[in-house]
Amino acid sequence: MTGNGTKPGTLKVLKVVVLSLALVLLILFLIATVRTFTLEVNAGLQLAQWERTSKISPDISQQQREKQLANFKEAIQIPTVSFSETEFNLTALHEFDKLLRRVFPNVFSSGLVKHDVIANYSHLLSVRGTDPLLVPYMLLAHIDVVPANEQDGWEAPPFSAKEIDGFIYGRGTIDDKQSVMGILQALENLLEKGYKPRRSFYIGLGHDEEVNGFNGAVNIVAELKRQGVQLEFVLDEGLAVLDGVINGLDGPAALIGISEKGHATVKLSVTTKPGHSSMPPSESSIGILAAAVKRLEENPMPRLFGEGPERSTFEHLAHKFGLPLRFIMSNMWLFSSLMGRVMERRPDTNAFVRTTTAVTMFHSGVKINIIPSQAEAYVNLRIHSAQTLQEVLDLIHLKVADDRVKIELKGGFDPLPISSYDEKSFGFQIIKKTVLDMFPQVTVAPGICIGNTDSRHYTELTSNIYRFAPTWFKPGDSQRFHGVNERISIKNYEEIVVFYFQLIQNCDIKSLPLSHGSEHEL
Ligand SMILES: CC/C=C\C/C=C\C/C=C\C/C=C\C/C=C\C/C=C\CCC(=O)O
Ligand SMILES: N[C@@H](Cc1ccccc1)C(=O)O
Ligand SMILES: [Zn+2]
Ligand SMILES: [Zn+2]
Repeated sequence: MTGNGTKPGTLKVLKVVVLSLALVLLILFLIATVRTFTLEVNAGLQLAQWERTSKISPDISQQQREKQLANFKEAIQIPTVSFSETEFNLTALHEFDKLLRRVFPNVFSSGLVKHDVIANYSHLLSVRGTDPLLVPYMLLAHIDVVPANEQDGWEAPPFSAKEIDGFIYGRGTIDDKQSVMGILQALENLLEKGYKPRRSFYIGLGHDEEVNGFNGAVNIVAELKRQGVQLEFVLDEGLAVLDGVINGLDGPAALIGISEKGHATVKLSVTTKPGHSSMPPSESSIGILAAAVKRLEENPMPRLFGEGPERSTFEHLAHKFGLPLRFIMSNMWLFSSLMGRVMERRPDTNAFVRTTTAVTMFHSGVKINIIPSQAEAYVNLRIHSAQTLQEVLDLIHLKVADDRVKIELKGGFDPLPISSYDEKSFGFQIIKKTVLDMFPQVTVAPGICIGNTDSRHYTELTSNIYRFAPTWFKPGDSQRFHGVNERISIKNYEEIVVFYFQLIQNCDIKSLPLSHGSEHEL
């Protein structure tokens, strides 16, 4: 056969291949289009069918509003910093305890509320309902905050709670004192108005969440287990109302965390012989370790977008996008890998695409003329729902691929189980209803929490763990988390109090509306 021209037979085959390819594409396109316009994933419960248990109005006087804000500011001004698993600001934690008792007198004196101090600085409140047959629920928040340094560029000192343009600035304003104070203020206001819950509930306030919760949350759970408590659901911090944060989405989205990423902290170290820097070996411990770290950064963990609950997020939000995005998001089966490629370009959206790899500490060297014998680095990974801790460790070994680099797992856990979010899911639907009653313009969807929370210690008490507070996030706000200029608007803080106030009352329904097939009393 000569090279000049294709044989007629080959041409025929080629034509058939091209034609059938086009046909397959057309069919795929048609299926995708039909799916786009038939998919009704966001159908919610009809709000009108709910038993109305929120009888007490959340309205308060101007004077009470001022008192409420003053309480919140005081909470921000106490630097309850967790520095490490062994280093806390104990003076501040003690102050905080005194603040709570002083500003929430009804909570701490009510005959309906039992108060236990756990591990010296954490709190467990048990609120007794009138109907012992209803399974109790639990609200969580944490008292501690991460350190903050004014020199990093804060517009107001991080523990000042200074008010600028309607915002309160300070460490803890969105992580997580808005919920600590919001929950207790809501209960305080309810008790003041004579509220008696039908369904019992618990409030758990940990003091060491930012350093794992091994003292607070772990011991609160141990105490509840000792009492034989099982919970209908748990609501902790995590996701938020995203407003203008998701590109192309029409209107704000309230993402309720139904799971959270797993975690691994890995120590890499290299040991070589020390010696005089005038006779260096060709590779130093620093060089070997730096190369290993670079290999980890250059070879990110696999793209898994669409293989975890983030898929549901977009399927729930799809109808709120314009075309062509609506088409793409309704057809994740076809487009998830394309979406993963787009989302991985920004750090905040990349977090939803894969297990992330962050090199957070690197230490080596003691003197300019000594060959360093030791180099060590810490890598902090957040594990995508479709992967396990073990799989991630295996991949780290493959990527480092150097026996001279010692790899040690310092701590970690698998991604958390996925909580239910269907129409029969009591906790999810209560949270959703409470959000929609307050913010009808919001679309509610399940989401994945990319940080870790105290709620992960609660898996033996319930399989329904949700991570959400109605904190409003606008573009750029995600950098305020553990960053500079953490802040919340005064209006938003007031909304958070109302959210818990209404949520507590909404939980008093015996069961979800019957038309949705949930006949059982929960
Ligand atoms: C699927 C959504 C697509 C795009 C979203 C883009 C950006 C997300 C922005 C904000 C996410 C919300 C919260 C901040 C992240 C982590 C906080 C979670 C737990 C906190 C635990 C802690 O440190 O105490
Ligand atoms: N909640 C913090 C601290 C933490 C890290 C890892 C595990 C547990 C807690 C975070 O997600 O960053
Ligand atoms: Zn937090
Ligand atoms: Zn935090």
